[in-house]
Amino acid sequence: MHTNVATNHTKTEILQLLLQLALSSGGSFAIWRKPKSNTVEIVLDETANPFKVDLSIEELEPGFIVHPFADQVDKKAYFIKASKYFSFEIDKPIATDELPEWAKIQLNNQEKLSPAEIRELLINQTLVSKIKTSKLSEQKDHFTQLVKEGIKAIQQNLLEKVVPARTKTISIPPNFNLSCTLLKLMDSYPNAFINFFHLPHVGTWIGASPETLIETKGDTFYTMSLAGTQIAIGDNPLKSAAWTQKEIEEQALVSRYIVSCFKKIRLREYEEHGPKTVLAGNLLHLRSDFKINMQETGFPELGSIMLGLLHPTSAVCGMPRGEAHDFLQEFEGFDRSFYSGFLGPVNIQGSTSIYVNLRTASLHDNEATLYAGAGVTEDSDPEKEWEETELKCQIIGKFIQNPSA
Ligand SMILES: C=C(O[C@H]1C=CC=C(C(=O)O)[C@@H]1O)C(=O)O
Repeated sequence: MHTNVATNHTKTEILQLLLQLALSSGGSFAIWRKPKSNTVEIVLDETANPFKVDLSIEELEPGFIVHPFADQVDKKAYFIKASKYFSFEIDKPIATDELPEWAKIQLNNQEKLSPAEIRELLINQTLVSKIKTSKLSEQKDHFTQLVKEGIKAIQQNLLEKVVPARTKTISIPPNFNLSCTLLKLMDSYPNAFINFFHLPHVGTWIGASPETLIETKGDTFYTMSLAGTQIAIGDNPLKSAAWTQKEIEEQALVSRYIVSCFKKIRLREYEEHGPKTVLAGNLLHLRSDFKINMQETGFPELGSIMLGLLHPTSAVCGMPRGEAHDFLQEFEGFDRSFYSGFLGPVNIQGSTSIYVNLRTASLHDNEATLYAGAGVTEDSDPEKEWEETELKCQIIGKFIQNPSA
């Protein structure tokens, strides 16, 4: 007798199945989990060539946007259309019946790949997207010199703040298991935006961002200013953290920048809360929150407007923005690619949540390139800024090298 028993799948099995489907589809896809959420979401667009869109986000169909740090000549961003969308709760087993039809069909027709085979598939897909970082951007001497140049420019009143960055390349170990790494990141960093995206021939990135660039839901617009870094120590790091003048000023500059954007568009009514100490992995930052009612203030398209004005914020570039950008172009010596750009779901389930692409790594061939920067003010110590970037690199790096870290 044939009984129709629903098979339950664990979150690891589901994620493995989705990764196998998406990686073998030849298309673009993104998988993410928003901060403080238990929902894992995926969008998949099987079109072979990555697609680009204008930044008028209110007009976009549901999907996932990805923009590099640098302004684009065409003023466009990559966009993964939600041709296929699925979400599941991380803390509940999923029955085969609950899978969307497209996943069920594949599940029945395809042989299930092992984690090692999925790793192989990933590596084959990323062979071509090797990011051109220079050897210089990996070197401590180069970075500390960059910080010194930044301090000099600040002392000469050319800049108020600048955020130089560096890279660190590690090998992807033979036992690397992408679904385990993603689940471990979700478990370890509940306050972060955990993300993975693959754009064929463009890039494959994994990250755990602590910084929202813009969020819109219903009539509410939200953004934050995040800066200042120290290691979280002790039983109650949020309560016991003390901040120096340097860090307070560094974060205040980011807040002032946001307020100056509001002023530019004559938006006068906003709520500002903070700064308060927040946890991001094992690091602490200072954060202020800004909220606006888009309907009451008469700015229904505030999402797009602020996206245009805010990026790149002084948390990733510096102040004044143009001068800091030119300084980085001249002295940083490498292409930041998607690091410190922005990414996130657009118009999905009635909301848009776009994050700054921080605590992130690009996967290519057998290697991962980690990216991190540090806010430099007049009182910066180059050695300490280097150590800060080491800590920031570890946030993702440790789970690529050893998922059970
Ligand atoms: C530029 C980065 O972090 C920014 C966000 C929070 C704190 C920062 C800082 O303390 O320097 C940076 O402004 C990065 O993680 O690469």
